[in-house]
Amino acid sequence: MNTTETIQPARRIAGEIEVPGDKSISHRSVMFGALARGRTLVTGFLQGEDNYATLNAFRMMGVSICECGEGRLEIDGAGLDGLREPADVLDCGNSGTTMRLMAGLLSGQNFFAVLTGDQYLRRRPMRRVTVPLRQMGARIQGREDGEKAPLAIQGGPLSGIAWNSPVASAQVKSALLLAGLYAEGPTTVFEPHLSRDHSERMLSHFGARVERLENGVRIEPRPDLRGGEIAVPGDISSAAFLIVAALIVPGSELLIRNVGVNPTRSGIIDILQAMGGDLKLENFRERSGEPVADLLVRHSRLEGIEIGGELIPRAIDELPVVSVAAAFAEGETLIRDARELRVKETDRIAAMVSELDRIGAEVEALEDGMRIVGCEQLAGGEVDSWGDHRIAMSMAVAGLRCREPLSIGNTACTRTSFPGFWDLLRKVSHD
Ligand SMILES: O=C(O)C1=C[C@@H](OP(=O)(O)O)[C@@H](O)[C@H](O)C1
Ligand SMILES: C=C(OP(=O)(O)O)C(=O)O
Repeated sequence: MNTTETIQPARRIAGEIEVPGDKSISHRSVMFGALARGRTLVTGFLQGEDNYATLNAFRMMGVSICECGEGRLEIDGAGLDGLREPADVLDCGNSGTTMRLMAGLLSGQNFFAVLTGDQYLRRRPMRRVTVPLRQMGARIQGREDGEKAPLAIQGGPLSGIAWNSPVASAQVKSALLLAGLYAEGPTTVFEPHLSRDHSERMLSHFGARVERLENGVRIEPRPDLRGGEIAVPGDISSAAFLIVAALIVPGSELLIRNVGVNPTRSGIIDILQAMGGDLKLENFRERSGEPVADLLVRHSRLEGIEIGGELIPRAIDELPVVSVAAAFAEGETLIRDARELRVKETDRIAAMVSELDRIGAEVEALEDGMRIVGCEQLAGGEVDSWGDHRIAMSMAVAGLRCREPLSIGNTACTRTSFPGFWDLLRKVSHD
């Protein structure tokens, strides 16, 4: 369905809100809950399409998962060897996380399964997981020698490896950790910078032996995983849109309660503070092994900065909305080392440069990032999401500080990660 949303210029962003549950942690709660023994109770589960793709895949493999209330799951863990062969293809929809993590998990099962996805996911690179998984002994077939889905996986015996991932990717790391649960001997993954560590935290929380190394992580096979309680915090990647909205609209003050602030995810806070953003963390606490805080944001005059290196994997999904903050900052912002943006749901460098340019921003695509020169106000008019949820929501934020209303085409995609986004944005926007 092709939907369009129109954003009116806002005079002020204000209120006290929560955002939906963290997408990455929600995926992992189902996966690790299904593989553990005993019952796992999940609260704050993200009711987004990506997470339902994961949930449905586990139901198709025989796991009993009760959705008993808003964001509340009761998972009866099947144990490491309790999954059953799915009778049909597993559809990962738009979710790269589902496909790559499942590829690792399925490699170690004693059955056959096929993973597919929507038109966007079937274009995304998979050799980053299929190559190391094959080295562990997995039998995986896919288009372009395992680069593109559908992927057909005949599970079987695996051997642990030490893998040097050329990209800092939590999906690659987690796929190998999942395969490593079934391997003979330990599995070690090294990465150029630390990517999000939710898998390590939740696996440890459930009793796995996960050892942190310099630039890497090692897992021992066949742990006795015990289910437990997982309270999923609000998704900082979703909060990012509201944070930038409050920073760029004069007179704004917004409190966002219960946001996950895991240091491997909180690059957006560091970036916006370095740009001069008035962003405070309050009521800091820990829930189910993950740090959580309330975020208080006030409108600020932002300044352009240079962003690259280890900050990039810590803010990878937030870079589109960082480019919006930069479009209203004083001076130039340079985003480098972010080539990964080109292989997300869309080429997010090309998409943001094209759509910001359409509303009058001074923005240039670099091979591995963007150069943006800020201004006081953009024009408004019409833009498109390119079918990518992060582009749709980033452009919505830009629309708040346009002279004229901004129509964004093709917005149904926001349901993948942020159901209720448009209503929440309108609730906090005052004209
Ligand atoms: O592991 C995860 O939950 C995710 C990892 C990141 O992808 P990469 O591992 O490809 O960097 C991120 O972009 C994605 O939204 C979620
Ligand atoms: C890239 C994303 O997710 P995935 O890789 O799971 O599709 C995202 O949510 O921005």
